[in-house]
Amino acid sequence: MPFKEARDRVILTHPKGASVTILFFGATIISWKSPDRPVRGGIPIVFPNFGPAEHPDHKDLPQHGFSRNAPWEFDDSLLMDNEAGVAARFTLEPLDKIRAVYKRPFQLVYIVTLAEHQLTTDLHVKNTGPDPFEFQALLHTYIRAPSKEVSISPLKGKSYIDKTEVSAEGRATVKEEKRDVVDVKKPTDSVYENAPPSVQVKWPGGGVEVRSAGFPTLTIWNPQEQGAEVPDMEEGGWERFVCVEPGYARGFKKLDAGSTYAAQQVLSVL
Ligand SMILES: O=P(O)(O)OC[C@H]1O[C@H](O)[C@H](O)[C@@H](O)[C@@H]1O
Repeated sequence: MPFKEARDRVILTHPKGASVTILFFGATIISWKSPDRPVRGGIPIVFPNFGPAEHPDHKDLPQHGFSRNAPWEFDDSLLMDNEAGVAARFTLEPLDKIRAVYKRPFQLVYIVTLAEHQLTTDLHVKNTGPDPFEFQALLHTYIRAPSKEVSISPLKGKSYIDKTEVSAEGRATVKEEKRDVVDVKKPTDSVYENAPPSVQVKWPGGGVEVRSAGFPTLTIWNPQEQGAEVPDMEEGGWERFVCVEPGYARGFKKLDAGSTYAAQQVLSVL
């Protein structure tokens, strides 16, 4: 079926993987995806490696792994559908394309729960194989906000690594956050450890609380003018977002055979 119709929209799918979502309201196109390119925005899911591959299991994988570029399964039913929330479940298992580059048997489950002013995303990683394996995982949350005016807190006193440092030694050096309020006025790519369970992201006229559980790190990213070097970023795109990314992004999480790792992000409007 090249199209899927919902109450308010239709999604056209090209046999090679591209898709477009068109609302009936104004026949407005709200999403267009060409094949195999991750979406620059929203909440891409990063698994099993964050950044370039460092673990031998990940040596054939691209930056941020394969989960953001893979087609996930949706079983056409809702887990929850009432005033409290509407929840849908998506799964990803090793497809042939994944198995060709990654040997570990796994199942990812992603549950998206929409409440009136809150969006909850639960990520479960199950080791379905006979041996333990190690991975990283992260929710790469883009928040639409004026990046020169955003402030994020509380991160004071937290250790972090600064990936904007030019030397490998600089990037490996653990720094301590001295600021009451963190901003991204200059190019920022910081991975905080022992992330607080909640941070507030504020800008004039708006704000979002990012709560997380089970994710020990929090990455804050905005490249500012260096965004011009990011091939799929629109001109000036860096002025309109900040990424606040709960994850397991330093070291690796070891998962025993048959075990499941569960972590959650909750976004609330302030
Ligand atoms: O360009 P992407 O692969 O989507 O990565 C975008 C960014 O993701 C994370 O925030 C990393 O910390 C950054 O180093 C990286 O540049």
